[in-house]
Amino acid sequence: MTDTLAVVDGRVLTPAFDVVEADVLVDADAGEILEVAPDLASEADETLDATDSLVVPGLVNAHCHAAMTLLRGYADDKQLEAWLQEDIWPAEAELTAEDVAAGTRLAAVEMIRSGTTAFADMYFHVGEVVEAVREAGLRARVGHGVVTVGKDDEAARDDFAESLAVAEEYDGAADGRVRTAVMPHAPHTVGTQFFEEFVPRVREAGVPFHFHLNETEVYLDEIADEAGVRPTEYADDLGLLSDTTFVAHGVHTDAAEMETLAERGTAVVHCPASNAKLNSGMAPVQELLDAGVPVALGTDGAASNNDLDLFDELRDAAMIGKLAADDATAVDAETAFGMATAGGAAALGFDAGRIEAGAAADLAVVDLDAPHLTPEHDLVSHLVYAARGSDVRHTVCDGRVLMRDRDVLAFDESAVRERAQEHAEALVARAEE
Ligand SMILES: N[C@@H](CCSC[C@H]1O[C@@H](n2cnc3c(=O)[nH]cnc32)[C@H](O)[C@@H]1O)C(=O)O
Ligand SMILES: [Zn+2]
Repeated sequence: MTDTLAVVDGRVLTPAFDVVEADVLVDADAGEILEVAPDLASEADETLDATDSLVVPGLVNAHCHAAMTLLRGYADDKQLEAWLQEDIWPAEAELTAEDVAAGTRLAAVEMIRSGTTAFADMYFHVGEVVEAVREAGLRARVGHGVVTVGKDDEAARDDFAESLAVAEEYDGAADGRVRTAVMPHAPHTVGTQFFEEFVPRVREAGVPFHFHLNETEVYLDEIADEAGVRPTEYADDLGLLSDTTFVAHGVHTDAAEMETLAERGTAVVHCPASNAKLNSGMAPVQELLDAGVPVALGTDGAASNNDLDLFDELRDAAMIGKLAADDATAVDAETAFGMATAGGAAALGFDAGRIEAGAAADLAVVDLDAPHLTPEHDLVSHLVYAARGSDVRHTVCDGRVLMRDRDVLAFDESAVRERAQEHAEALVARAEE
């Protein structure tokens, strides 16, 4: 007999954004939704109560550096280039595998608490990231970030080679919940010769790419000066763009670049809080969508956000989307919520982000019994404009309950926080020596 779970007595958000009274029956072994219909409790081995709650697809954080939770609040109120060069990269130079293990676990707890079930991670010590994802029960597309600027040729080559080796080693780990990508940091932080050498090898291996694109204007100028073209064209010429590629930011993207991204099917992961905090700019999200570019949502690392709560990001995306378009009808609530669910799942290549039979059983159950969610005119509006991550009461990923009544099951939460605090203090002390 298969092991089944039913989320019962609540309401369910359908892929068409209707809210229906139904239970969700899940095959916990296959990690798949079996049925969405009333009165399924009697068919399940285990139930999860969703009274006064809305069952939604688990949110997808499509761009993150999870272990950067250790650097949350370490360096704020600076422009990206100075922030990276003066604060973040010196601290990361001291980062150990144990630090990444501690920081990623803290990120996992934070994501589970706020209803995120899948994320993309670009960082170091990927083996530790994979182990944390496995233990947490989350789903992730992970990779080793490549930077070649400031390195000699051999070190640069080693970094790119490591990204490919890591992607091949860990793909399919954690019962298939872990997938991988090769993650060059950005077009201007990796030398052209290394792209030319490695892109064909990565394509040959069938591994996706993920990188930062058009985050700030300084980045654009560096590529324009060297290559004489816009970064999207430069990336396309190198063979980096395809429908398995997803890029972060896309803040400074012009109409021709949008056309290229749409043609290639490359998804842009919008990170509105990070873009605002680092004063990178406002991504033209509605224009990207209108041009046919797939758009997902991400937090970026906790050092530029400073939390991993995608409910914050939903609201920021809807609001900044209106300011960027100078149009209050731009990036409406359904559009924003779609980016954080189906959009994110598509960008990461997961068959998730929607509640329907056959889809991955990745769910968040939002407690509606709260003053800031009263009255009920439109629950999608509430999800985007009024709800917070702390309104999530249960989180389910791959058919397994990761949080039940706000209790994270995989980890001893206070131990995770204590360990993160210790590692963060020691890391910063080493960096400032
Ligand atoms: N192997 C590389 C590591 C790159 S990991 C990915 C990098 O992205 C950095 N990062 C975090 N947030 C942002 C952002 O908003 N824009 C650009 N880079 C970021 C992060 O600090 C990390 O150094 C090396 O040797 O440096
Ligand atoms: Zn980033």
